[in-house]
Amino acid sequence: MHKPSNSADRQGIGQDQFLTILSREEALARFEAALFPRAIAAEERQLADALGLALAESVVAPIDVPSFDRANVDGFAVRSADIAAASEGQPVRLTLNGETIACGVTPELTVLPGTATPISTGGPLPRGADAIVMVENTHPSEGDAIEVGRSASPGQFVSHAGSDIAMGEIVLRVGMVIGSREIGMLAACGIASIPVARKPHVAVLSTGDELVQPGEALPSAGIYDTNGAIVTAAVSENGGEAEFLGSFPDDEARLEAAMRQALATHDMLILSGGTSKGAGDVSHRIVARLGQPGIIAHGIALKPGKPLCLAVCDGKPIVILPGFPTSAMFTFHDMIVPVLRRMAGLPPRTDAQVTARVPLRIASEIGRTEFVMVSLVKGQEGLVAYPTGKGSGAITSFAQADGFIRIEALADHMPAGSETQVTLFTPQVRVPDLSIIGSHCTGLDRVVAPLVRDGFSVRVLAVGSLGGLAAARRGECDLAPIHLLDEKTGRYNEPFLEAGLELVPGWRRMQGIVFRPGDLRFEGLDAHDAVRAALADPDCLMVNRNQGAGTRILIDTLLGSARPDGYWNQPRSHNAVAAAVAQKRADWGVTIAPVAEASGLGFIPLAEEHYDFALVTARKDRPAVKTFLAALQSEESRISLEQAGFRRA
Ligand SMILES: Nc1nc2c(c(=O)[nH]1)N[C@H]1C(S)=C(S)[C@@H](COP(=O)(O)OP(=O)(O)OC[C@H]3O[C@@H](n4cnc5c(N)ncnc54)[C@H](O)[C@@H]3O)O[C@H]1N2
Ligand code: MOO
Repeated sequence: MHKPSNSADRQGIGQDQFLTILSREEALARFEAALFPRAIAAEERQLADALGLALAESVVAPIDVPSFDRANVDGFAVRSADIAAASEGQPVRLTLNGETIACGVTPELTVLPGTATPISTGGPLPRGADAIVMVENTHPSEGDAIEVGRSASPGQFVSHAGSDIAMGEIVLRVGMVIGSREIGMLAACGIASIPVARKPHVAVLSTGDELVQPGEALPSAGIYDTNGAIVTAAVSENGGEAEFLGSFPDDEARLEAAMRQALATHDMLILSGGTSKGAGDVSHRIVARLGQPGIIAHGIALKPGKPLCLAVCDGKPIVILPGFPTSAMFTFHDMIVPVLRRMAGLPPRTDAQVTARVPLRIASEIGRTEFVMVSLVKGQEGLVAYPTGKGSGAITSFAQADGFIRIEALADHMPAGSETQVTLFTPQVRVPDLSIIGSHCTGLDRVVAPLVRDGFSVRVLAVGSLGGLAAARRGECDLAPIHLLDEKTGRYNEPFLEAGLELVPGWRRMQGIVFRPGDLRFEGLDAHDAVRAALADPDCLMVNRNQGAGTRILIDTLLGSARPDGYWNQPRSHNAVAAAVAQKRADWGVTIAPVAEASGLGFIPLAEEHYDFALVTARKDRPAVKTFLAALQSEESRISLEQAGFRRA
């Protein structure tokens, strides 16, 4: 959200961005062409300080490892030809030479035919010997000799010089990331320090008048700066050294000063916000002045991420990510990470892919390649990819997703049931032990907590009661939490069950009228009088609920044929109703008691809502399901639910 700087801007006049919308591929190609090839800045690091960095040059082995022929067992160095005919029945007698070769001891005597030299594991093979016999296959014999009861092939129990690493061989290739195993190879070669790519120094700035840093109090209309923290961490995850410079209001002079200073001391600048059509969006105008060639792409046929701005100023990349957190993170992941890793000398990231089916039709905008964040659950015939569905403005769309699917620019939707590739955010699929898909309730978190503590992975997808029932019908979840009121019978949930599903009672949530404490139109009245008082006052504004919500049926019953002001404001959640009343965008509405209490609102009880579970019968014997059902019945859950304002059924 950006302040218009004058009235002409307020009309959107003078917007000069998005003149040419490039395809994602074209934008990335132009950005990379303007940045690469470039020499990777390298520095010499001691092994211990090189962990996680990329090798700037390939390393050639300066020595053979081992550097001598080495015994692999405790025993005797022999000439294999001497004992070719040896057996337990007809042992061969060998005289012992007058030295014992321990680790680190250089042999002095030659093993002549008919002799053997005692040697320890790790000792250098003496001249003349070509094999080792284990001490277990020998017997001491009179007069400093042994009897060998078994033959040996040449080279038996010997590691020859250079057999591990040969001198001149490339031990590690340029671009490899130094981990403990690589450090082991280098140490074996006696290498103490290596040339590594210097981490690119990346400055991260957030822009927007509304931004507040975590830890500070949130003013009304304020937003916590999400992008600053997540981009800073993601830069570090991808080989950069990030410095977060804070959030800046949309003040062109201040922002320009900060950007110029950051550019002088960093290799890359990443901003977020203020890159779309907002008239007060200033950062791209500043970028255009910071160096050559300047803006490479502003406006990309990509969703999320259309307003992404890519620039190169005198060799340094400057990126303005969209303000919406999921747009910011997705474009960072998709378009900036490849460039950052290349600057850090790292190889391209390899993202794992799996095949999954989409359970519902996913609409898409023609003309933009659309990436849809998805969560994976296990269905009857393999993986099912559920769109996380909260849109680009939500952090959870990206942060709680397992990966994403791609819908091509020319398609306006992906049909339900399509098989598609899911690019994962993690190296492997994390299929949950327990899948709960349906309506979400904070009470659910309390019942699930002990399962998670016991090591079960639990996935809860909030898709509403009807979405949950559909998922249960398709066998995509174990349980669907629902709170559906059947208008005809006045009964909750049970009338909605189909074959293959059974009802597990959950808990009750008291619904009631909420108002701001001290509002005398409601204070001290019962529900019907309160509604009468609200309807009598033309200035009294209500907040409704969406069609299909059980609470909506309750509200319609209360209102009868009345349609007071605010009736068409129909948010989809209990929390949104409470927020509207608490923030004076409405004066009354209907929500559940725990939510009213958390928002500090007055509450007039009306009726209990039943929050139960549709259990997929075919899945009821799974260990995680059994554990959940036991947890639901436990005393721990009863107490925890009560503390949160719910009454177990
Ligand atoms: N008329 C049009 N409006 C919009 C368009 C468009 O093409 N025409 N594009 C939309 C798209 S797509 C996106 S994505 C957003 C991004 O816009 P901006 O990059 O200019 O971002 P802002 O307007 O500054 O902020 C959008 C939104 O994100 C919040 N935000 C910003 N920075 C942060 C941050 N660091 N942490 C958390 N949240 C942040 C900000 O408060 C806004 O709510 O524009 C659409 N509009
Ligand atoms: O591109 Mo915006 O990022 O669609 O949400």
